Amino acid sequence: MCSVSRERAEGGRVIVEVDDKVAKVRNIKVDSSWDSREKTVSFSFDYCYWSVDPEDPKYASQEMVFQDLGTSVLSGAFRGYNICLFAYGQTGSGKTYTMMGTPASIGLTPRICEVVFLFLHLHLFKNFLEIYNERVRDLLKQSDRKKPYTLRVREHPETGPYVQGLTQHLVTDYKQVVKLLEEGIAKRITAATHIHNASSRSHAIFTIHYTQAILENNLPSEIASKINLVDLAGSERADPSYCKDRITEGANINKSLVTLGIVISTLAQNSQMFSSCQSISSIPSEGESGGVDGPPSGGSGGRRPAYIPYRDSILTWLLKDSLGGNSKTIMIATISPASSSYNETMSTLRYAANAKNIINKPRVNEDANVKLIRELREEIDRLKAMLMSFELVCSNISLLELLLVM
Ligand SMILES: Nc1ncnc2c1ncn2[C@@H]1O[C@H](COP(=O)(O)OP(=O)(O)OP(=O)(O)O)[C@@H](O)[C@H]1O
Repeated sequence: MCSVSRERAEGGRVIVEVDDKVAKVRNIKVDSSWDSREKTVSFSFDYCYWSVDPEDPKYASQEMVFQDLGTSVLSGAFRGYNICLFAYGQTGSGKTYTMMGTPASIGLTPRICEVVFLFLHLHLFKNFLEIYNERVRDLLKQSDRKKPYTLRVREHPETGPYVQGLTQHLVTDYKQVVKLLEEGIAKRITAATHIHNASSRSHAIFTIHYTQAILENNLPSEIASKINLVDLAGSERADPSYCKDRITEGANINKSLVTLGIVISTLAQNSQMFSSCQSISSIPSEGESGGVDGPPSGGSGGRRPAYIPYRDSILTWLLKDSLGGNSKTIMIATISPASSSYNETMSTLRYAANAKNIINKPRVNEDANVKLIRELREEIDRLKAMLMSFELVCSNISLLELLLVM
């Protein structure tokens, strides 16, 4: 939750309250109504943070957020899972502050990188990209000034969507990571909006590819994981006060965010349907819904899982695995506590509440050969056990025959 100084300056009121894991939003428009039942709406989450006023004893510091979320990203990655952490919310509500931080108050991304380096010295690749107006740019490469957004998204049959030609940077210490991060952040598209004068107008995805050498059953092996750290553009609609370009930009930013909303609610709907059926075997993704392209069919009636339109936007296409596949995913919803942001706050919290219902299927990305050897060893153990019980039965039969002969 962002600082409230701007709203105070505008004479706004604080309408959000955080009570442990519950965020309560008061609709002051119905305050004077005779019916008080719908004044406050509560949303419960795994964690809720109050960081409006640093003087407040409840103030959640960057360190606190890292201890909860950053460490769970790291423990998942160390165990070989793909992890995605993304920040969603209206402009100026604290997405970049949470994900990147400031020099005085370091955010999640540099903190996560720092710990990764405490445990690891080699095999760390990073890339940093920006999606702006539904086009992709490499934030770590000096691109053609006239045509910087030329990268294309492709899909590998096994590893999924990727950006063709995106530079991968091998980094060997934390200082290099910070340098790359700063370089990328400086290149990101920003503009002054009516709310925030250094507003990020693009979606930024910072990826760490991480490989660990391990010894499993006395066999040298590798587990690989990918950490996607995503700072989305502000979720608000295009405002007539923006210039023409800004309206186009707003529409494109929203195309990704609207699609993200559809993807999240469809995944949540499918997950609920599958969990109620107790048979989560295959949630359809692109091309897996029986070849039917079209609007979500919903969970009602035919009980067929709905089609998930990942490819309708670059953002959802790239985050396909993170959103509904092989990834542990954390969504951070940032909101403003001010009354002037009531509609955006409610929309963000509803979005997050929906995302909470998604059930992903993460799996450890282990070395295929080691996996095969492990499975063969298990098979040998199973056959040995079968043979032993068979031999036991045979020896009992021969003993019985011997007794009968005697
Ligand atoms: N919890 C916080 N504590 C102190 N300052 C904060 C906090 N959250 C946000 N801010 C400050 O508020 C301003 C806006 O925050 P930030 O840039 O993170 O917003 P944003 O959600 O990324 O906006 P946009 O979508 O427009 O890029 C920044 O100056 C940031 O440092």
